[in-house]
Amino acid sequence: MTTIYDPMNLGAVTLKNRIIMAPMTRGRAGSSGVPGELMATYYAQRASAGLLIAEATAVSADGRGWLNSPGLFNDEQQAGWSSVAESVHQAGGKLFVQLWHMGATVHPDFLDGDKAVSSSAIRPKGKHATPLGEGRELGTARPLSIEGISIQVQNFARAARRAIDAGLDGVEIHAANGYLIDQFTRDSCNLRTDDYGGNIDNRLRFMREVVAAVCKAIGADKVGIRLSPTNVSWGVSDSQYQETFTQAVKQLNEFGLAYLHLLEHLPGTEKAVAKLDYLTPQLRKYFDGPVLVNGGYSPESAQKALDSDLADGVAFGVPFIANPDLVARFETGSELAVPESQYFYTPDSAGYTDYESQSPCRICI
Ligand SMILES: Cc1cc2nc3c(=O)[nH]c(=O)nc-3n(C[C@H](O)[C@H](O)[C@H](O)COP(=O)(O)O)c2cc1C
Repeated sequence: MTTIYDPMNLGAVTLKNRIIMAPMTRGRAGSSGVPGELMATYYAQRASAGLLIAEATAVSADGRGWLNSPGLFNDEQQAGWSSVAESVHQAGGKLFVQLWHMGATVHPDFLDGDKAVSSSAIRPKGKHATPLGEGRELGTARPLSIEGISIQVQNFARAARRAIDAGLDGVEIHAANGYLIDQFTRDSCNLRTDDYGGNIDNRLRFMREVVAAVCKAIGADKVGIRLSPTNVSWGVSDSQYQETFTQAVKQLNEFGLAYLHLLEHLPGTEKAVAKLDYLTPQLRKYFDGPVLVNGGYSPESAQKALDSDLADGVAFGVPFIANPDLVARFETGSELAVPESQYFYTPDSAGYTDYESQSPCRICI
């Protein structure tokens, strides 16, 4: 029987266990988006995970709309990521970085007052902290031109190249949670009438082009992708979500990706999606490669996911924040520390690198 503590292969990388750290934006990269020593320490502290998927990282300046979030579109940012990769590798870990463009959820304050870009002229539900203040209402985006789409596709590919040049093990394409790729995928926000909108195949075109360009840049065996078929972040939804995401997964098979990462809360654990069908079992069935699942898992439910062949590995988000030694705590059945959410996005070490490790991890030495 395979356990969550057993090694696994994800494309080009071999993981020492199947406990993966989910990508989590923490806002410690300063106004320039350059990862520094603090981030290197944070990720190295958690290197006993089979794989660390570092937080959403902007592929271009116009895709970065989260205060102090990292980027990977200039040399300084690449150098910063290089020191993070070095620290993680020295600590025996493996590191992917999640690549995003926030699309319509970038507040104009980040763009000198310009409109954000998206699939269409949409206005996401929600507010953002910006350099000009807290809780600023988002504006209406402008649709990308055909040329603009192709520039964004290349931005993903270039950022992926930078990640590998910086010494990371791979990248995860962020196609989830209502950001730019998802703004093309779902029909509540893609109102286009050209080849990038309308039917499901057209709405998936942007995702396919990004995946193809990133795979060409660094090799499909270093590329994962994250989807959140039933997540309603920023008010996105899809009237055909079962079919849309089934098609998405089938189309992704063409690329031979390292993994598919599904963020979908276990039934009953998340109110917002309670009325939607739980798609993970079906999507797992259609995807030819390794599947990672995430959303409210415990070590027990994670083991059950492997036993029932729902997944090959399980990602944990919040539990990793206050438990840098999460793998060891799971293994020994130790109590988990509870994170303080007021520090999720604050700029310094408090609630970030100051959580204690109780014991060394037996299986990761
Ligand atoms: C502080 C915080 C930041 C997050 N940032 C990201 C992110 O950058 N990219 C992403 O895809 N999901 C992000 N998420 C979602 C997590 O990756 C994960 O899906 C979620 O926490 C559910 O998993 P869990 O129940 O194990 O915590 C974030 C969640 C939290 C709590």
